[in-house]
Amino acid sequence: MGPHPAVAAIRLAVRRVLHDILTDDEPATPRPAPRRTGAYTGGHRAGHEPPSSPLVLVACSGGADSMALASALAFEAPKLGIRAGGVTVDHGLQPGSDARAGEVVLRLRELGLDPVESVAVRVGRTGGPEAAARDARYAALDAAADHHGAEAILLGHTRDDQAETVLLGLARGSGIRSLSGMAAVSGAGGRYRRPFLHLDRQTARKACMVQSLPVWDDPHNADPAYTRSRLRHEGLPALEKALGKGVVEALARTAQLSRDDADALDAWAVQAATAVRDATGLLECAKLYALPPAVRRRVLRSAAIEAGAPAGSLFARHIEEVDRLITGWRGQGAINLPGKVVAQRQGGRLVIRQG
Ligand SMILES: Nc1ncnc2c1ncn2[C@@H]1O[C@H](COP(=O)(O)OP(=O)(O)OP(=O)(O)O)[C@@H](O)[C@H]1O
Repeated sequence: MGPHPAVAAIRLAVRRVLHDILTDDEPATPRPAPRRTGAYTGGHRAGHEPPSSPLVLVACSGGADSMALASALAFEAPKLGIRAGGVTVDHGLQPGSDARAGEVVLRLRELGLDPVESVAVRVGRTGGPEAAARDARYAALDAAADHHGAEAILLGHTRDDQAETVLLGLARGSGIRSLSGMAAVSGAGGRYRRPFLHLDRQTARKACMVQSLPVWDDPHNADPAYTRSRLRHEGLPALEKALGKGVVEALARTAQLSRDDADALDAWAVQAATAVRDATGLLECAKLYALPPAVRRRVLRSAAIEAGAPAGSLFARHIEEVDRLITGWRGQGAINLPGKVVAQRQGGRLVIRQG
């Protein structure tokens, strides 16, 4: 008898991604032999694979999604000659979080992963609490991947997470880049992979259940103080009640369509950014005016970032103001942007530079 359908589904999802990783031309990071220093905490399979075989890490919180992911990685990786390891990040935000991280390490080792590491991080205060924890987590995962020379890091985001991301973007009035949610491949050199982006959360949970994998339910996920938690427990169920089942799937489809559109517009904007410059490299207002607004806004945004405006602080309202120098010109003064960048119209040219 074959595995339970939920287990078969998670394994297939991981197998596909591992196959992609193996057939990628460029490795995300060089492949040194595994080191046994510092935070490295090797398990019982040490030395099982030749040191030069590629290593793939799973980022595991101990929750159902990433535990299911870890189990599928442990099952599929050896068949492809890949070493499978794991990292759990201790955000230090709850009492006893270090003990929980220790437990996750044990569970990952029991699955046969090696190396397995727990990394404690200090969560900063920039942005909201969720954003600060995320920044600290990704920095720690990047460092762990560099330390171990890992080819890729697998994340357990599901189709439900994707639907939530799209809804959050819609509610903020974001553009299609934001509505395109999370990419299946992201990060420097494409090191982050999300094999479960097309699977629902229930499948991951079921796979853990039938494999008797203990999972940890993060109390933050049920805490109504967090926007995402309210969306998960109140917003999406209400939408499904009003619009019928299939909302999550439809939102995930919106994400994919938006991603394709956003990619096409970005590519158009890259070409346009060259075409609208004069011989000295300044932006020509008449040529900018002739561009479709979606392309023009992208050109202006890239020009502001090139001039030194931090991408994370550059919002739609900033770009709209700069855009009005082109489409609603009535002699306005200079526009101040984040990062001390100034946008100013000088004759028929738009000058964006650090002031
Ligand atoms: N503390 C952590 N340590 C390592 N990886 C993490 C941690 N928290 C989240 N991740 C990674 O990010 C993914 C998304 O996490 P998030 O908390 O947003 O979603 P989730 O649906 O609650 O996932 P999970 O059920 O795995 O906790 C996880 O599946 C995991 O791969």
